[in-house]
Amino acid sequence: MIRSVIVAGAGQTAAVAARTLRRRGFEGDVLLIGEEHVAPYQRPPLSKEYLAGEESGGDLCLLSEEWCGDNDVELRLGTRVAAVRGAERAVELADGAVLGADALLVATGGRPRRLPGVEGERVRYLRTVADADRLRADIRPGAHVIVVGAGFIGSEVASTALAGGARVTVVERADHPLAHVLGARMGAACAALQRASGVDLRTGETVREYAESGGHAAVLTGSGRVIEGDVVVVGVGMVPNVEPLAGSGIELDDGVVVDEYCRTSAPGVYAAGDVARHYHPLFDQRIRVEHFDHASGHGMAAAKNILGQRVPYTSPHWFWSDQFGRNLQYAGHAREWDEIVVRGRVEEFDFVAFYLDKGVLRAAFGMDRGGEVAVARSLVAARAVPDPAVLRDEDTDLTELL
Ligand SMILES: Cc1cc2nc3c(=O)[nH]c(=O)nc-3n(C[C@H](O)[C@H](O)[C@H](O)COP(=O)(O)OP(=O)(O)OC[C@H]3O[C@@H](n4cnc5c(N)ncnc54)[C@H](O)[C@@H]3O)c2cc1C
Repeated sequence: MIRSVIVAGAGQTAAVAARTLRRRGFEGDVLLIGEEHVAPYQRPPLSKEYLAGEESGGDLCLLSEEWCGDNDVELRLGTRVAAVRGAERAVELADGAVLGADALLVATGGRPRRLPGVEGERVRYLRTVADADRLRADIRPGAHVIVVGAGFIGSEVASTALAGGARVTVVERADHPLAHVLGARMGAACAALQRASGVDLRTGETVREYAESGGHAAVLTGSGRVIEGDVVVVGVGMVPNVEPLAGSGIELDDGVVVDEYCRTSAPGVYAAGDVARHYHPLFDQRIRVEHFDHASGHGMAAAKNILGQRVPYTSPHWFWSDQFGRNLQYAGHAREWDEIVVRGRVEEFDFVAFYLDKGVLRAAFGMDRGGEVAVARSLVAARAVPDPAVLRDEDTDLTELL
């Protein structure tokens, strides 16, 4: 019988887990321990509306202190979990205090990967609301913003900076933005979108050296070009926050390894969200994803499993990104495929691309095609083998394939 739950981390996964525990009638103790000084909040607007100054901090809130008070959830902010003691089902705080519970949930998310040698007053990373506040002050008409990394966050920052009147140069090591997720063909479509929107996108370029002088930043690229700007935003990926589990004996592999029930290798210890590498029955592999919808679904699944409901987490995965006036959406998970079938017009940034592997639909990526991506998500979940001609034909209704 579970009478107490401690959650390490107080981000989105933790917030959804706490809500689920209470909504499912759990009456025991719930304690969320978060390193940040802010109650759980949404991060997606940090590179979009919030960065643009269109939303306030209050708009971001996911779990208010008031809700926690009303629902008897203890929120301990500004507190770091130094160690997770798996065998004891306990956490050790930075001040040495040890707190035990019947179940632990590790929901510590991640932090931006640092770029060695790129350090200084003009360098920005983006993960927290404090990071966004700092970066917001740099985005102004006439400023030159250099973005290193054309992943989702780098691309969104580029888009917001451009809309804010800044000049934007993006330096990307790969030949195309987002190629590691979308592949070369769709990555090229994203490159075209960036360039058509006014970004000076330099692909196949690395950062060889970084320097600052007189309040300016200068990047020396691998090909020998010097790019001078006012600020450098580094968006080169995320590192999962697994350090508190070092030495715990809990299995780690670029994240905390969990099964489809969010269970780690230590009984009573669960992990979910950005930090967790979860076994996914649909894709028959362990994957770690860093997306809003997953953080919510996985946090919910962890809470249900803590309460003893055996619910496998089988979401086919879905995420969105808003950039350059377009809504990008992706459903499923594909790192290998043998065919991409396109419906719509790539050159007009109005299409959906279906990733097929041996005929099975594994993923779909679209620009301004949210409805079709939603249908594709259901098809991925059903391991559908759709007729490519039907996928391609704009006159067909994709829901007929369901
Ligand atoms: C700028 C930005 C834009 C994004 N945009 C999108 C988007 O458009 N679409 C989308 O699908 N997803 C987006 N995401 C991803 C999404 O926000 C994340 O997937 C989600 O926040 C993950 O939630 P989480 O709770 O697992 O981790 P986090 O949100 O990282 O929360 C973890 C919390 O744990 C705390 N913590 C870490 N270590 C400790 C410790 N030892 N002790 C105590 N506390 C600790 C951290 O400080 C943090 O507050 C975006 C993310 C960022 C940063």
